[in-house]
Amino acid sequence: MQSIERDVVVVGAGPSGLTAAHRLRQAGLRVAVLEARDRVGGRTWTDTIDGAMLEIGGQWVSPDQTALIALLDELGLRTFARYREGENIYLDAEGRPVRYCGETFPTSERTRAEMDKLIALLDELAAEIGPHEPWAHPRARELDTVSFHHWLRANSDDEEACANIGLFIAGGMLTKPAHAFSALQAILMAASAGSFSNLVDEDFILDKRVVGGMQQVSERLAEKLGDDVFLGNPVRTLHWPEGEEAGAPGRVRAVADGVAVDARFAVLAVPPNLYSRISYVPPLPRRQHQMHQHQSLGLVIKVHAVYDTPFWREEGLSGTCFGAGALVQEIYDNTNFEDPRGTLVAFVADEKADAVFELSAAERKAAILSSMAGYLGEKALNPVVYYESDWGSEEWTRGAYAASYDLGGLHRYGKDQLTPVGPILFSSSDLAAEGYQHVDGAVRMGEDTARRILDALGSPATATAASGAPAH
Ligand SMILES: Cc1cc2nc3c(=O)[nH]c(=O)nc-3n(C[C@H](O)[C@H](O)[C@H](O)COP(=O)(O)OP(=O)(O)OC[C@H]3O[C@@H](n4cnc5c(N)ncnc54)[C@H](O)[C@@H]3O)c2cc1C
Ligand SMILES: [Mg+2]
Repeated sequence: MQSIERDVVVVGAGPSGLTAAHRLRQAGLRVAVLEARDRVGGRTWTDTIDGAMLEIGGQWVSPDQTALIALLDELGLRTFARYREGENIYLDAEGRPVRYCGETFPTSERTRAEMDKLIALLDELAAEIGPHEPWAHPRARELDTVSFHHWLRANSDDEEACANIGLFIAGGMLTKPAHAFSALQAILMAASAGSFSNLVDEDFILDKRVVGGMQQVSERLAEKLGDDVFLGNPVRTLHWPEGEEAGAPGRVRAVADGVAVDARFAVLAVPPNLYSRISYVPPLPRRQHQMHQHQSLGLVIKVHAVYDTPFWREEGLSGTCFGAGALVQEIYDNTNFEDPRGTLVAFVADEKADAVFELSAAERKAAILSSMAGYLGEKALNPVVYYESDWGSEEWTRGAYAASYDLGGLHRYGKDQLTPVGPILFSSSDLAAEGYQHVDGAVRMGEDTARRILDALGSPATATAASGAPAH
């Protein structure tokens, strides 16, 4: 076992950990990043499968994600717009495909009015509560103790409207059934994207992609860090000095499979559901023991189907499809930059994912392609490349896209989720305000965490950079 000494040890080489490490290194500190997998990038993962380059994990960039956009620029990465010409498809209450243009689903006028009412209500709450401290709002407890499912139905008696609005946050974002998380958690999701209206506008939230793939953000950061990134090194044990002031430098020792790092700070840049995979010596305090049992990952299958041509475009379709009641609830054109082939990406979330995972691989593929054909016709049945992500089976993630609190957890624990434990700090997209659950939030958290450490060390490099969250 190799033993080394650094100023900061970062656990996890996803976008959050690598951003933190990079900023700390730029400020002159010595860092080591310990990564469990044999690759960097975490929940961003660009791979070539049967000759097709696919984004197995996070990929889209929206215009408000300014921390990610600035980092892309700094790393010399370019973006391109998602294809969105032509008409979208909506599956109506009877499951029939209906073509439409713009943002407005082709529902009955009554359903439309009920959807508009719910969107306005959610926009108002998101603006008033904001993404930073939803737990501190006077209505936090009230909104955190009712499920999003029941909150919607308390505010509208139109089932189609409730199902459509529910889809955007439940299957579409938190990837848990709407009865499993609170209205406050849904409001945080909306506020983190600027508003609920932004979140339901696919041309905003799913605006651009990175040419060559999102994983390059992590790969380029890791290149700069060179030998200080240790792959294949899950951290098993973290020793920390009990009784030290929270957020102040101390003595930590992170023990991975092939290397042990002694440092003054440890940054846990892993999703919150994985904190408990590490043994802490001494154990973490009561509050963290409790809190970490209430943060769990959602589940979604991201399906790629590649065709010889983007056949839907020739039929005047954008490839964008929605159907709250269908097995596949969303489809988008996911054709790569300057690729003559056409790629669709389709999503199967939460309980529907559970159901298809009970089938054989062949039955699952047939069920998913048949659901896609329900929107786009028979041509969807025969892709030349077909791939289903399986993040739930990945030991170092265990779901997709991200972690959220169970019912009542956000107002109960949220205020302590970023409080350091001695010299241990927490950094994850799943703890972010702006960019919550997104790569942008991972980058913001990484930058905030680096700033807190530099502040605590009284580094002169922070005098100009210090504008964000103060160290606790
Ligand atoms: C299918 C899918 C689609 C998504 N789509 C989008 C999208 O379109 N746009 C968007 O912005 N976001 C998207 N996301 C979310 C985005 O990928 C994440 O928010 C982001 O990757 C989180 O970064 P992170 O660094 O906080 O955590 P992660 O990316 O999860 O990185 C954590 C790292 O820690 C490592 N690790 C875990 N435990 C240990 C340990 N004990 N020791 C050492 N290392 C450990 C893991 O291997 C991993 O590399 C998507 C995610 C998924 C799964
Ligand atoms: Mg990370």
